[in-house]
Amino acid sequence: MIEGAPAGNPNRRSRLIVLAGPTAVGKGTVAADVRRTHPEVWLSVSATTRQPRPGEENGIHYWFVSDEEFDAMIERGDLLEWAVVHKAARYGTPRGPVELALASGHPAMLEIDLQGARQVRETMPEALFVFLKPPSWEELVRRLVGRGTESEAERERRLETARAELAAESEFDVTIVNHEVHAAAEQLVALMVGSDSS
Ligand SMILES: Nc1ncnc2c1ncn2[C@@H]1O[C@H](COP(=O)(O)OP(=O)(O)OP(=O)(O)O)[C@@H](O)[C@H]1O
Ligand SMILES: Nc1nc2c(ncn2[C@@H]2O[C@H](COP(=O)(O)O)[C@@H](O)[C@H]2O)c(=O)[nH]1
Repeated sequence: MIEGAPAGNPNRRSRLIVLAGPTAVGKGTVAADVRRTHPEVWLSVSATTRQPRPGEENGIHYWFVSDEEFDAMIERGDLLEWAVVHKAARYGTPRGPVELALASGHPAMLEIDLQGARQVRETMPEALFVFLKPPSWEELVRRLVGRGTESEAERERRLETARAELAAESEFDVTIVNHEVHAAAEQLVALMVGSDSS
């Protein structure tokens, strides 16, 4: 269920959605469901300096770049926002593709961390900021462990960040609880101007 409502205007929608939430809440899984069921929605592909996980493809899940390439993107002003996430790697949103998608009238979505969302809030306040929340802390830990892609030390780091991110829920316009992937994806799409369901 949608727990929050956009402050001031309960019916507010936007062509640009910024989706954030703690590690392993299901942001990527929900975004993949949106990609599958709503091809009219454009999803940003972030650049990152972290190593690909098994099955991740360059240009689809991320642009996997070196530290030097990431530095150059920052220097050229190519990134709409960027941050060091989980004290581990840098992640950033390439600016050009977002501007192109919006200019061509597509609904667009960024799936980024809290620090990045705060930066986009400064530069694109017209965006709608959506917080994806787990049904419970225990379920969040279950999902992180169940994904099986991080070491114990990395999981600990991610859960430390997750506590701070959960405390920032009130900064967002809308909260969606990710009980079930497709239901959460549909709630997200319903907030977008220009999607099939708008
Ligand atoms: N509604 C759900 N119910 C049960 N499991 C889920 C649900 N949503 C996602 N998951 C599972 O939780 C795990 C984490 O999901 P996902 O990788 O999408 O999270 P994320 O928020 O993108 O994480 P990160 O921020 O660390 O990249 C995956 O194994 C996924 O299959
Ligand atoms: N500030 C940004 N954060 C981003 C971006 N792309 C992804 N992320 C966030 O990073 C973490 C970790 O992701 P993972 O794939 O290593 O598990 C997660 O919270 C993402 O939302 C970005 O462009 N900018």
